[in-house]
Amino acid sequence: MLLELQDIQKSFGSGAARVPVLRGVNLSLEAGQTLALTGESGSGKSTLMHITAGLDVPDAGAVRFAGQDLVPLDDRARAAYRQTEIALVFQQFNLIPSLTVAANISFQAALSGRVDPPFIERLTGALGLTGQMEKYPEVLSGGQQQRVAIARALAAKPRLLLADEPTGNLDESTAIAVLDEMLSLVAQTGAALMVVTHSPAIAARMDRVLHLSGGRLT
Ligand SMILES: Nc1ncnc2c1ncn2[C@@H]1O[C@H](COP(=O)(O)OP(=O)(O)OP(=O)(O)O)[C@@H](O)[C@H]1O
Repeated sequence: MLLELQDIQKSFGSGAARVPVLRGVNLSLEAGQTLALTGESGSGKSTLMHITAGLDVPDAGAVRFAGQDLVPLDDRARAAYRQTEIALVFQQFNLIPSLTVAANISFQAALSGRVDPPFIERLTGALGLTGQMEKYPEVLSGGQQQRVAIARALAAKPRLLLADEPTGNLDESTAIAVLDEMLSLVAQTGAALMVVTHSPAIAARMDRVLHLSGGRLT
């Protein structure tokens, strides 16, 4: 199993202001599998993604990646896991403003140690970015920046891709087209994909759909 979340619990705040968000979440994902995570606003989807990415730690429970529990690791070891094993596409694209599109994309691949120029050329072509490679992020539209963020994540050839509303800035038909490209590229690299979405059309394209409600997955 690539990813196993076991009885994940997470609350924010303390005392009377304590808000339990995750109340025993269990989830497993195999290499190459795709999963949609749905749930109302505030149900804890981003919290669960952050815990899976090692950006946050649960109060209790285990996050096993390829058999190793990330929870007891120190920050440096968790950062190394993020760099080499997973890639993130979040709602804020976090592109580096001082680097061109090409450099933003290859920088991430270099961090993961998996630079593959022909693959980068193929995926930027598939995502319609060929003419944008020497531009800086600030001159791109929101939709173009979103596609750069997707290309950058895939260029690192992660074993797990975590995407939080990855096509939220695109209109429905462009969103489906970009998503289909993303799914095809994910399949080519054998990565697993976990995607947070409010869109039933996007959720329907994944192998599995799980719903987060009341702090648990159903
Ligand atoms: N760092 C934090 N400190 C305090 N409360 C937090 C923190 N992060 C999240 N929360 C609370 O946890 C709950 C779940 O938030 P989360 O962002 O995970 O939900 P979500 O399902 O991703 O929502 P959305 O669909 O609106 O993005 C919310 O009540 C939120 O206010």
